[in-house]
Amino acid sequence: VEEFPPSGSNGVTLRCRSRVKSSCPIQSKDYALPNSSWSQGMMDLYSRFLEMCKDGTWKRIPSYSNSVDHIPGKAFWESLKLMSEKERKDTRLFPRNMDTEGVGFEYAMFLNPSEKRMVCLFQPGPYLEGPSGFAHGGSTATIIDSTIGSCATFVAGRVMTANLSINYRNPIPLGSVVLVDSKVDQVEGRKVFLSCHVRSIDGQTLHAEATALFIRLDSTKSLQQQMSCQ
Ligand SMILES: CCCCCCCCCCCCCCCC(=O)SCCNC(=O)CCNC(=O)[C@H](O)C(C)(C)COP(=O)(O)OP(=O)(O)OC[C@H]1O[C@@H](n2cnc3c(N)ncnc32)[C@H](O)[C@@H]1OP(=O)(O)O
Repeated sequence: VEEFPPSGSNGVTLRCRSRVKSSCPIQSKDYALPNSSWSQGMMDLYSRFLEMCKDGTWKRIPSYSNSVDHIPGKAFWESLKLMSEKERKDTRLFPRNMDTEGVGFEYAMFLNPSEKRMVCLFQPGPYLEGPSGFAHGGSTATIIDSTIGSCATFVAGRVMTANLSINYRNPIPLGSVVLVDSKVDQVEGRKVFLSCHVRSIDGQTLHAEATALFIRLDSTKSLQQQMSCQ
């Protein structure tokens, strides 16, 4: 699959495979790029992680409106064939289901392959309110599930959440920026055990901590396996 222009250059990545007789390239907008709703704190943290990508320690993870758009290469086209055009158009990845910037989940993920660690910079918007002025516990669970799920996807390919246990320690103010920091603790056959904590960007406030169990669904090579074959 050729991606051009290089993803992240202008926020839109064309996924097109010349050898596939499919009708036309599918435009996938990369939602994990800065936009005008990002606070200075979000921009500073994003720039800090982009800097750490320069030596390859970290990799910025693009974020599209459909799960299937995240699957690289051949598996992408296989999955696509299973989805009708209507399905593709009608479904949205839950945290990417709002088109107005800044009102819902504003986030960007970075992967540290050697540490099997995925972090997510998260700025909850006003439409995620639970207690007045603070993020709904379900929105925190969503961003934790997505971050941990993407981490598990890296080591085990297609996964499903079997168990997610969260302790909520301090509420997250809407509009603030937090760092969701997740890692793989153990892999036992199809079972992937992970943990995660959510902290304020100055590290002083622990907002939540979680453990999770994800189950690998099939033998598709995980991204980690694909990267190690390169
Ligand atoms: C670089 C990378 C970028 C990637 C960028 C990707 C971005 C693209 C978005 C991705 C991020 C989205 C992340 C959202 C992830 C969801 O939200 S998934 C949706 C929520 N989860 C579900 O709906 C799952 C529903 N449950 C199920 O489907 C099935 O129960 C499961 C989990 C698939 C397991 O069923 P199964 O395959 O039949 O396996 P089963 O034999 O039951 O269990 C296997 C083993 O796990 C154990 N187990 C199963 N469940 C449990 C449990 N709850 N507690 C303890 N043990 C359990 C069993 O005991 C068994 O253990 P052993 O006997 O083998 O020792």
